[in-house]
Amino acid sequence: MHLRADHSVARALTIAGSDSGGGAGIQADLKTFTAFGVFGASCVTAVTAQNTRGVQAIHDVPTDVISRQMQSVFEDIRPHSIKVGMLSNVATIKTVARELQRADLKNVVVDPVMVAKGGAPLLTADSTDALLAEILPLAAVLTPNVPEAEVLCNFSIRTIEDAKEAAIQLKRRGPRIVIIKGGHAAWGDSREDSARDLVYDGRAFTTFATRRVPSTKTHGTGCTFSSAIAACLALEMSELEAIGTAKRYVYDAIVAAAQWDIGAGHGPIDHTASVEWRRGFTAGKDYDL
Ligand SMILES: Nc1ncnc2c1ncn2[C@@H]1O[C@H](COP(=O)(O)OP(=O)(O)OP(=O)(O)O)[C@@H](O)[C@H]1O
Ligand SMILES: Cc1ncc(CO)c(N)n1
Repeated sequence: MHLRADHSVARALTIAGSDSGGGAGIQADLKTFTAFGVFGASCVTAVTAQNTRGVQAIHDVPTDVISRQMQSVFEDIRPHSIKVGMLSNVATIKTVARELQRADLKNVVVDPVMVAKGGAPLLTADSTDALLAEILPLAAVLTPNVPEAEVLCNFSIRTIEDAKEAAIQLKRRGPRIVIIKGGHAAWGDSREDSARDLVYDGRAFTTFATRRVPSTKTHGTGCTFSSAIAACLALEMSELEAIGTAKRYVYDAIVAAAQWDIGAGHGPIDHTASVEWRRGFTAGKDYDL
């Protein structure tokens, strides 16, 4: 366990869907919190029957049960940071937004989850406006991948300039920091074999970049990245330090997963892997480890 400056135990909450396969969603988030020595609490928004091959079923948790989970955690555990993942539909978005507003927490990391790696939808198509209006204003850090940023901004992103424009538009919706993740994209003006994330804080752009690991074992990278940022915020890191540390943790977990074989499809990353996460990546440098 890791302590904060006031000697309290760092505590984080994940509000997300359950992945029965264990690689993404709530399961990835709690494993990540534990890897950082942060105590993890959870609010399950949906139960998915899922494995490395795809999503076989989804059951949305009733909104009154979502509210109650959040209230129970806020009343007693009092998290220092929150990660928000799969929100399923408009009713869930409104419920989570209402409870977040009441809790009034500063360190909310929002991963606007829309589609699983195999292509299964995890959010209804009519939810975009509710996400923009109700959730983005509450975010400290927003972490869309390129396809998610395209849906939120309603234009296509092909170059780093497009991504900058998307970040500017999303920043106007309220988050303190917007990260457009490059896991899916080969930015027009950068190396095709890099995984380059664009970060915008309203004043300047920077990037965090590593080599792109040639691996199919990347199920849960997005969930892990956002929950690692939340863990680092609970540990009182600055936002940029938290992002660089999370990037390093995900990178190490992807590399380590080459050693194992779990499932026949997009395998999970290895959450136990990183020994170096306390020395995070620095903005503006390219890492080729
Ligand atoms: N093959 C890879 N090699 C190195 N880094 C990667 C790779 N794939 C993704 N990343 C990094 O992992 C982090 C998560 O990004 P990614 O784009 O995979 O999220 P995502 O698409 O939301 O994931 P998910 O499909 O799990 O929802 C980012 O920092 C990204 O750059
Ligand atoms: C429950 C859940 N949340 C998020 C993702 C995105 O990877 C997933 N596959 N499953």
